[in-house]
Amino acid sequence: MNKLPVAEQAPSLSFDLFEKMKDHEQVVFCNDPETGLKAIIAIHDTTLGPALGGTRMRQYETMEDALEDALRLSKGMTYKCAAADVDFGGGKAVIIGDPLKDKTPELFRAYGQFIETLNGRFYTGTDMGTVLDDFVHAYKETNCIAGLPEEYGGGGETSIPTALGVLYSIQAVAKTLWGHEDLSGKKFAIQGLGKVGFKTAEHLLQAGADLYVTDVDPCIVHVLTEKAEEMGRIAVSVSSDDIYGVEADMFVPCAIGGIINDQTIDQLKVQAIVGAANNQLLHESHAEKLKQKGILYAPDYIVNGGGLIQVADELYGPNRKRVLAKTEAIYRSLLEVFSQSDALHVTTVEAANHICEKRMDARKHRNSFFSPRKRNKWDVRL
Ligand SMILES: NC(=O)C1=CN([C@@H]2O[C@H](COP(=O)(O)OP(=O)(O)OC[C@H]3O[C@@H](n4cnc5c(N)ncnc54)[C@H](O)[C@@H]3O)[C@@H](O)[C@H]2O)C=CC1
Ligand SMILES: O=C(O)CCC(=O)C(=O)O
Repeated sequence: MNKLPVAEQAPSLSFDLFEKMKDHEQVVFCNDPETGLKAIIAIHDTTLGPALGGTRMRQYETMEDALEDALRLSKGMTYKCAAADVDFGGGKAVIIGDPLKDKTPELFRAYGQFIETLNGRFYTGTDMGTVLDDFVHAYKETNCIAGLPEEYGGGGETSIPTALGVLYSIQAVAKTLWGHEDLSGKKFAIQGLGKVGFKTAEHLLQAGADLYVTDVDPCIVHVLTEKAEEMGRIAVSVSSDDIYGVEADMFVPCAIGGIINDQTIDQLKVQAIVGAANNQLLHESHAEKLKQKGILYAPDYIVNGGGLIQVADELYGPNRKRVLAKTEAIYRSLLEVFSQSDALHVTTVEAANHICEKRMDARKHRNSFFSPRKRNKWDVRL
């Protein structure tokens, strides 16, 4: 075979792309210079159904960081879908840009067009840095949007069930640690007061808890501390660096991933970690380190499944009551993970992964049955 002259060979990257995505089915790079859209869609595994996962908008320092985020987040979605028992696989996307400055309707329409080219392999909605209205623009170009505002026939804000799922998870952890779910007088350290973190903080204040809070946006911290005061509770504002070392009962990460690592574990003084942020552990091995330190870790993809439950359910037609009932199952799922982790002497992450992998394996065989016509499982009337 003729070899290409060196000058005509594909330029090399500073990392091996195929090695990086070796667990993934597909990665799509979307580029539209006219609108400035630069996005990466990562599809991890479609064993259970088409990929589903929100779209994050963030100003990444490097392309490699953006790719890494999309790959890690989409893998998490595969497990989250299996844990929540929905007929979707794992996917996720990132848009590279500043959510405060770079958003335009045209950018989201261009993004919708790229999603449409995937012909139903990828469904998406909000994540960090994006809001429901962004996807109203994308919806003009593709039907594969899950997580529309109620006035567009969608289920509305996903952070509502997500924050409720975090509360149920905190109650499950309280029951495991203390034998009861009463949170009054307990202290929680919350990182990130965005769509999910703020609502979680409100639930905890209503339950009689006191808070340490941090966010890169000082205005939102001020709103929360005022709210706590009105409710006769205490919310202490701390710096981004100090949140890890406060003396609280539980740490509730609701912002970025990778925040549980060697440096932060050394600082933690909490009994448990239960939060909405995706990919909280820098590496899965940090689950073992937490176990050794006696900190109960509630696996993130179980705790934060409420949003997924809502968007997956939305395709049957929106129904908040049904979504909230399904979200309650997160409490029982977590207790099952804790009990398996105890019984098998493994970390809570290993126990959760094992439950999900067994479920995917069982479903894989069912999906291979002959069917005269393939249809998506939520298209119940087709
Ligand atoms: N929105 C949802 O329904 C779901 C969200 N998640 C995850 O939960 C986390 C939060 O999501 P949302 O609330 O939707 O995002 P958001 O964008 O509404 O809020 C994130 C908040 O974190 C703050 N933040 C960013 N970096 C920070 C840092 N280093 N320290 C402190 N605060 C920081 C931001 O200023 C913002 O207020 C993300 O990891 C997301 O992937 C997971 C499942 C569903
Ligand atoms: O919001 C969505 O579109 C699905 C849920 C999701 O992305 C997540 O749970 O991280």
